[in-house]
Amino acid sequence: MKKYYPIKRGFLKKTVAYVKAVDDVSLYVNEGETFGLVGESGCGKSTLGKSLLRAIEPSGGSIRFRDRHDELVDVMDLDYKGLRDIRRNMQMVFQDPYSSLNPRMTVLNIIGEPLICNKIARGEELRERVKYLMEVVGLNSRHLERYPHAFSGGQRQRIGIARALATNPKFLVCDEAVSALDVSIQAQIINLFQDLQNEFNLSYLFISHDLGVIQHISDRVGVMYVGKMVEMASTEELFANPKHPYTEALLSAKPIPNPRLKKERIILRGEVANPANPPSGCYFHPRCPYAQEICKQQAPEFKEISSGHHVACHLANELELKGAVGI
Ligand SMILES: Nc1ncnc2c1ncn2[C@@H]1O[C@H](COP(=O)(O)OP(=O)(O)OP(=O)(O)O)[C@@H](O)[C@H]1O
Repeated sequence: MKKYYPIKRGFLKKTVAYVKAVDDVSLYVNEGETFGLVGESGCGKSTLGKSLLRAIEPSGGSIRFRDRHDELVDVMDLDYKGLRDIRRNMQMVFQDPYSSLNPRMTVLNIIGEPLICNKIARGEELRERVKYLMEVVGLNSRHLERYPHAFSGGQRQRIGIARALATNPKFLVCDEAVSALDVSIQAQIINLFQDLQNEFNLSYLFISHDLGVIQHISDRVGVMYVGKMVEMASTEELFANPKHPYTEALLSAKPIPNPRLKKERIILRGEVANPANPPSGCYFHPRCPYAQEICKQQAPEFKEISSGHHVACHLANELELKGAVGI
């Protein structure tokens, strides 16, 4: 997958450069699995999530999706109608439960909208389906004529989840879906995601900058840096045995529940690289505490170093990195 945003300048809006927001990233999500995508702000997580659903048009790559008839669909090949059909299978849950719900629509219309648009239900059938969805996500179905402002942040996120579930999808992209919520509410919504996954055999691409959330919910994790995937492994392996210095630095910044366990935080030098003008070689080298000459000159390959564990670092086999403390 690639997504390059053009940078346009001048009166004629000429393209002068590209922001390589997602640059040659590959991943798969198994049925019933949660793939956690983590990385600092601006590294391309949202762009990747939206590109997978073709909510924004990728610049290149391929997307293969096994639909409910067990057929492998090439999503990049679909026309407008094909895309509308496949979107019933693939939905998105957004970050902000305040701005993503139309304040002038009732819950019935918000949750029912995908059913109306896809001509799946209307009238009494629609009402019944919305009531069912409200109960599935833990809302009182008698409140279906209420407006979003009558609900708390956590309840609004439940409305957003019910809307995403309306067309009975197989795959959800959850983009910072719990980040705007208080910690206690976050835990409830994460539990809801897990219950729904078990009940409906859902697959998630779960995007978050919060490693605690990612560790809790994911089966496998991908770490992105400046539009590239730099490490990918099972959750257990990634947290216990990171192989990329960037992952190590992220893990060192993760709060630990036990205050008696001491840990050293790795403070990275400088800022995240600019994806419109990235450094030479490994994009992480100007901030990497272990960087060598080769890192400045050559981009590392994204290689499998043990079963299911991929990393893009020249020094992956040499460094003894620290995993998360207290896991
Ligand atoms: N529409 C756009 N036009 C130009 N550049 C964009 C556009 N959307 C995003 N970008 C740039 O693409 C890069 C990746 O952004 P993206 O939002 O995907 O990152 P992210 O990891 O999801 O960050 P965040 O968590 O802050 O949303 C950033 O440098 C961003 O400025």
